[in-house]
Amino acid sequence: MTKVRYENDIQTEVLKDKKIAVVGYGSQGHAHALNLRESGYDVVVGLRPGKSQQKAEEDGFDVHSVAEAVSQADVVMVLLPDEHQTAVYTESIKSNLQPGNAIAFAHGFNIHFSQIVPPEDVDVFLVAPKGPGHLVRRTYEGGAGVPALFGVYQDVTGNAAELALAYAQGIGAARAGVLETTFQEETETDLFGEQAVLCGGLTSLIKAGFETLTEAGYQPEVAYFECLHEMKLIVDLIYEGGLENMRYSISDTAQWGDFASGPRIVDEDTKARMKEVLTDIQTGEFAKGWILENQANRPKFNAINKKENNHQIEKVGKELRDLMPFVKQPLQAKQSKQKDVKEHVTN
Ligand SMILES: NC(=O)C1=CN([C@@H]2O[C@H](COP(=O)(O)OP(=O)(O)OC[C@H]3O[C@@H](n4cnc5c(N)ncnc54)[C@H](OP(=O)(O)O)[C@@H]3O)[C@@H](O)[C@H]2O)C=CC1
Ligand SMILES: CC[C@](O)(C(C)=O)C(=O)O
Ligand SMILES: [Mg+2]
Ligand SMILES: [Mg+2]
Repeated sequence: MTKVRYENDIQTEVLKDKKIAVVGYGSQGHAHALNLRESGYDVVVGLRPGKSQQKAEEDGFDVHSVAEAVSQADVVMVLLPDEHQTAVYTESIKSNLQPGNAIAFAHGFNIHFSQIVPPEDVDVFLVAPKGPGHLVRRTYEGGAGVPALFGVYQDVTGNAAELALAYAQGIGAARAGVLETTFQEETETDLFGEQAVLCGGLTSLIKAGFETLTEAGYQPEVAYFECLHEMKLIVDLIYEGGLENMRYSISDTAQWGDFASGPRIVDEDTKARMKEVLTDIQTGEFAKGWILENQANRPKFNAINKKENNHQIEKVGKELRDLMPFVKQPLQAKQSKQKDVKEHVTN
């Protein structure tokens, strides 16, 4: 089994006397900054003027321009949206890095696809939590953590791996487990996971199930509970004890249906298409498309996002969730992200 590091395996001294600039205060940024501060580290936040700046100040941080925060820091964690990192790096980060500093990422996209080429005299590492930022914060507050991968791209000081591990410990990841990776492995597996399984695969599965039932004349509310709401309850059982644990709790009828019909839905053809998705990621085809989409001001992204937000499942879901206040988490109430999809949730 691959080596998984926990709190007792990690030396944190290497980071204790360092100043950490967290650049960006969105999903990951707010979680890293708050968790690191509560773990005893010296954190400054780098931002442009705006909503996030206001939030970080309300949370008691020294907030500076990105250039100023970077010039004060020994370790710079870049937690901007992937598609904005190159421009901000070129404009405000690069010239403010000192030899021997470290620049870090929570996802390897821009280093792996050569959008950012760091100077040769700095350490470059990643600490990539395997979970959404709001849960990196929420689990830390609850005394637990979200697992993370760490990896070193460039080790100038000889301390890059120790710095990455101490950083992972600071955000609470070592409570759950920290695994070593490379920028290539993290980037390719993370993109594949979110596209084929966690986000793209899951939302497509939920919508297809909901549409199949409603198009057959069943009530949308029943279809919502069956295909979306109950998903979390089933996944909780898988998360807690694997597939067997979930199958222990469901009826034998459901388990037989799982065995008999599951492979009719996700079959060898589905797997072949998953392999195509993985190939597009590995060849850089996906990255190229995403970079071009942003250069064109996201025409497809915005159009699809609008259509998705108007899907019947979203309307029915909102009505039902309003009647179940217990399902609403602080993330929705406190949401500060600018992305359309997230504003839709808040509003
Ligand atoms: N979301 C997640 O859970 C995960 C994300 N990651 C990685 O973490 C990184 C950050 O992603 P995520 O947390 O989703 O990002 P968000 O979109 O949530 O946050 C972006 C932050 O960057 C700020 N920002 C945007 N543009 C600029 C700019 N030009 N100058 C200064 N600040 C700017 C925003 O501030 P403002 O309010 O001013 O717009 C906001 O505070 C990415 O590399 C991502 O792949 C990795 C694991 C999981
Ligand atoms: C699953 C999406 C993710 O990779 C994540 C939360 O881990 C992301 O990029 O947001
Ligand atoms: Mg991820
Ligand atoms: Mg990701």
